[in-house]
Amino acid sequence: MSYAVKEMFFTLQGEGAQAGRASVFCRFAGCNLWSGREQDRATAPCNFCDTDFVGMDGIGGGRFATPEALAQAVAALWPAGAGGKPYVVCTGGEPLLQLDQALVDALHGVGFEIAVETNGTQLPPKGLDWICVSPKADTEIVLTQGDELKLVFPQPQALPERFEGLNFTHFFLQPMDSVLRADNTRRAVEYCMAHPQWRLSVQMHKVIGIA
Ligand SMILES: C[S@@+](CC[C@H](N)C(=O)[O-])C[C@H]1O[C@@H](n2cnc3c(N)ncnc32)[C@H](O)[C@@H]1O
Ligand SMILES: Nc1nc2[nH]cc(C(=O)O)c2c(=O)[nH]1
Ligand code: SF4
Ligand SMILES: [Mg+2]
Repeated sequence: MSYAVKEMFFTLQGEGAQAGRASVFCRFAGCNLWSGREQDRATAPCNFCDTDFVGMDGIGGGRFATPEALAQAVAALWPAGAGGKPYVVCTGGEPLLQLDQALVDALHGVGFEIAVETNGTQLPPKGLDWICVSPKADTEIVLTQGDELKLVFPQPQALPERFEGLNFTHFFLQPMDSVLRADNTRRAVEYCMAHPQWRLSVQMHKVIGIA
């Protein structure tokens, strides 16, 4: 199958337990929880999205006909001669609508560790190296284990207590970015201090002004 990619860029992971790590971001186009159109936002299952994932018109975006072609494009963004383990974060939109076993194998084939940022409503292919699930209120997650569970906070219909028993290594609250971000951050800090199983994930890239 071919792959529709909104944009691809090299930056630092800004969120969660891998924050600060050099990463190629591969943002797949499309999502199952929102069309991406503003007129649909209020009625979508996920209504606070901070990302444009519509189309293939971003930097490094396009349609890739084969897994090998996409893997080559990812690898080309990793700086030549840099040490460290090459790392790609597959995000979107919802990456698990497109990330299949052939692409996992092709990305491993060019030497990358593969991370995914997913809403948890789709099952993943085998062999992913880092799974971050970010559940959304009013959806049922089918992916109930992984490396980190990163809950955007607050979501009145998705309280942290609902997820605290799932099989993840790390549990993060990430303040919802909106006009209420400062207040959401204060509330997330309070929650983490009262419930130390949870740690705070500040969207570092927004604070320091990188992609
Ligand atoms: C744009 S989503 C793409 C991946 C996948 N669809 C998902 O929701 O996990 C990437 C990350 O940004 C988070 N996110 C989206 N909108 C946000 C907002 N307004 N404030 C804070 N985090 C947000 C998501 O929960 C997810 O962890
Ligand atoms: N720097 C940076 N870190 C991120 N972590 C998750 C992101 C995403 O949009 O999935 C993201 C992003 O868009 N930029
Ligand atoms: S599930 Fe992820 S990509 Fe889809 S609308 Fe929500 S935050 Fe955005
Ligand atoms: Mg983002």
